[in-house]
Amino acid sequence: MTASTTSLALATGVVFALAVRALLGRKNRDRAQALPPGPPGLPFLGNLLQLDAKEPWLAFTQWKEIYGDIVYCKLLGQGIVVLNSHETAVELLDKRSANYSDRMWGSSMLQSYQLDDMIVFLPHDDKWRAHRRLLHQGLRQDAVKMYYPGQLQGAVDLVENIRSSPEAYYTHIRRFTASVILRAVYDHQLDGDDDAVLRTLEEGIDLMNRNVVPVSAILSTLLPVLRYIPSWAPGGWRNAAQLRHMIREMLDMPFASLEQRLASGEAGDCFGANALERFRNTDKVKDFETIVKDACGFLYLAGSWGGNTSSLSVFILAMVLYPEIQKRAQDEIDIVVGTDRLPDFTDRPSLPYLEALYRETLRWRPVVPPGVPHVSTNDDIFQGHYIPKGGSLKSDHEAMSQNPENYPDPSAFKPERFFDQDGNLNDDTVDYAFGFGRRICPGRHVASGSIWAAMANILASFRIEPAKDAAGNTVKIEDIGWSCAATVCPKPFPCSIVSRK
Ligand code: HEM
Repeated sequence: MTASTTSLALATGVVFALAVRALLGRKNRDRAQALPPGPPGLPFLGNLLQLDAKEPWLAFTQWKEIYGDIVYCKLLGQGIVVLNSHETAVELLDKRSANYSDRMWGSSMLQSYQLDDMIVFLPHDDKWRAHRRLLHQGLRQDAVKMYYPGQLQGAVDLVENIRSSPEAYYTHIRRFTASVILRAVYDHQLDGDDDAVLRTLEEGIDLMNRNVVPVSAILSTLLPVLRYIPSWAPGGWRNAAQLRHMIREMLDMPFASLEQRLASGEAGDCFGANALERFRNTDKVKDFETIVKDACGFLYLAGSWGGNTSSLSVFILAMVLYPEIQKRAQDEIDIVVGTDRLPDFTDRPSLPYLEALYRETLRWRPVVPPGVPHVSTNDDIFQGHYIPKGGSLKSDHEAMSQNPENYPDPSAFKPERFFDQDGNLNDDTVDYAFGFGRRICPGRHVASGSIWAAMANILASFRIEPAKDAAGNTVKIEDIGWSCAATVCPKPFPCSIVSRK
């Protein structure tokens, strides 16, 4: 053996020994440090079999009873820290947000669908900061007044659509949500039922609802071949190329139309036009056109795919189940607004019971019950528990909203819980429904305006009652199913919506 091969062998040996030591060191440290308590799991699968793949948060919330406010479990090798109380989520995700604002979405499934550039999936990096800056400027509380006219017009159209076919209320709610967000982001006014942008959006969301859900994510991670099933074959809706094409169309079509209308001077005020204008002549944001296009695209997806439709469906369900609460809100509207016009945003501060009803709708059935996971950038210690780098933290909104210490009789729908002893609205605005820290939902003020406008206009115009069957008996709806995709939503259920006039 020559001197040089000996030193090479020695160097290789040292590197190998160091690598093994580092690996063992990390493993031993993980063991030695007290991870938060949690249920024992199986090798590789971890706690996967203890979860209902469609509604995993139900197990998270049950574990709170056994293990407390902070629970550790593992799914397919990924460590998950479940934050079961508002206080723990604030401590970690808000107060230590510098360490807990990453995401773990670099999954091959997202890449194959080209969804990984969407802000919700972006890591905590410069691109995410550029998106966030844009969204903050267009969606912060004092900027969202710009969207009021579109939200009110959408609510008036919603009332007209429900009046003409009340049984299709769910379709009308979806249409309302889509029309409001298309107008807010692209100044796109729907061209009747056949609007090409709307059609592409609805088809795309339908495909995404079937694909970008926990069950599909697990299946397509374990069996990537599923993404190549031809689109015409059974299960072909998982076809990656088809979904990619659809998503591209959803993003490109309304943006191209906005650019055309900007060029011809026809575009009105909207998020996209303002963002392009703001950044066009500055060097603040690199590659700003792509950033603006992607930011618009995700707003439009989040705004129509996300929580608004689900929250309004929860509201309709609550109104069927709690007629006396519906009546109280209607009495308030009748006294404050009168019966000659529909409510608008100037009435909002004078309608405290309706405000409480809005908050209770967010609380009673949170539409994003397990939150969106935040990922830790570095190891951390919290209340004596070791939280490893790369751990995924879930803020369990279901456990927070059903906590009987904060909300006595939590399963009941009671807007009254949001008033203090003097009859004033309390400070609990149920903000946790929109997440925490640097990742908190940037669309929450827009969402609040859209949901409030729809609720106020529906209550002013209709009585929402249980449906009757052919024999005139009340149809029971307690056992309705819930659809679980990007958000959790009651499956369309029968009810009777009749004009109050
Ligand atoms: C009731 C309606 C809505 C609910 C309950 C809701 C809830 C949420 C939640 C829980 C998150 C994750 C926050 C976190 O990581 O801690 C989120 C993220 C997000 N939401 Fe919403 N949302 C709603 C409506 C909207 C609307 C209308 C828009 C657009 C106008 C929107 C845009 C976004 C965006 C862009 C993100 C990603 C933020 C990031 O990762 O930095 N959301 N939302």
